[in-house]
Amino acid sequence: MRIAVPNKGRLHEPTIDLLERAGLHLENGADRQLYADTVDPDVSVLFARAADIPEYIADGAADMGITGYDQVQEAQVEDVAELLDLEFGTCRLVLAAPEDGEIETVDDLAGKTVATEFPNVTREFFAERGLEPTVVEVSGATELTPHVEISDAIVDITSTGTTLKMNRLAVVEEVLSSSVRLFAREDVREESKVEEVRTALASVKQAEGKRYLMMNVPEERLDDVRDVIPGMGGPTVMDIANGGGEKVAVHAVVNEGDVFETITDVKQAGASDILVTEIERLVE
Ligand SMILES: Nc1ncnc2c1ncn2[C@@H]1O[C@H](COP(=O)(O)OP(=O)(O)OP(=O)(O)O)[C@@H](O)[C@H]1O
Ligand SMILES: O=P(O)(O)OC[C@H]1O[C@H](OP(=O)(O)OP(=O)(O)O)[C@H](O)[C@@H]1O
Ligand SMILES: [Mg+2]
Repeated sequence: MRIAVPNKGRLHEPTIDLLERAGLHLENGADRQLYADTVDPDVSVLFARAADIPEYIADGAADMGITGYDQVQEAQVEDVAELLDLEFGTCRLVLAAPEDGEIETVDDLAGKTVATEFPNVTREFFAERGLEPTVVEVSGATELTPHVEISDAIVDITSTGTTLKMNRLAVVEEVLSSSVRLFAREDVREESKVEEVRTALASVKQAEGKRYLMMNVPEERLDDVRDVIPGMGGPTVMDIANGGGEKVAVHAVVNEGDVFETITDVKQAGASDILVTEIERLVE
């Protein structure tokens, strides 16, 4: 089973980091190499441009891939299924035009020119409105094109909005919203290795923003402590070896944002020896 992952750019690091945290440690993958092995002999990695990954999955050069949803839409590949939203690389593809120009609505682009790195998505977007502006494909610095009379508007990625603002462009309408996701070819999506990879990545996402709390509680205060612990399916209660029977250990998974309050509450309810740890993975 081969997973295609971005070889450079903003998606590279977070993708590798996610694979590592999921337990798919990379091996023999020196910088700029095309392939890497992982600790799992049945899983290897192919490094590719984010934009090429959908095609590689469809063609069989890889079986799974991690890339932006926008890239999969643009590639117009069939038989590529989305398995999991990895929730980074979050951005929007928007139609934008000069702030003080005459383009204010989508309809204003009838008979005009739109520059973009996403010609297929752009044509589809306008076709749905019954419009067919001229679409000029560029390979970067799209935001400049309205100012050099190459285009009347652009369809481009925005996240913070800084680049649009710097180029005095305003959003006319959102075309699609994107994030990085795990994809697989339809004919392999049911395979156990694919499901294993999906589960491993999902477990990392599950653990994000969660903390593991451990504490000792006098048995007679257990109900009071239980009452103040928020979270997943209630705490786990264990006898403490040689604890004399009067204290039990309580473990619970708690949202990071609730940790501070929970510690105060469980202490008040009689808990002691409270430990807070990070969680690497959480398989539900
Ligand atoms: N500003 C951004 N904020 C969040 N996500 C982004 C942003 N720009 C791009 N992305 C996401 O990253 C994907 C890859 O972007 P792109 O192909 O531009 O690569 P890059 O990381 O910028 O590297 P390069 O352009 O040098 O190849 C996009 O398809 C999109 O899903
Ligand atoms: O809303 P913002 O936070 O300003 O982000 C938007 C910019 O980010 C991307 O460019 P990138 O930095 O990847 O440069 P590139 O054009 O070389 O790919 C995208 O093409 C926009 O230009
Ligand atoms: Mg880029």
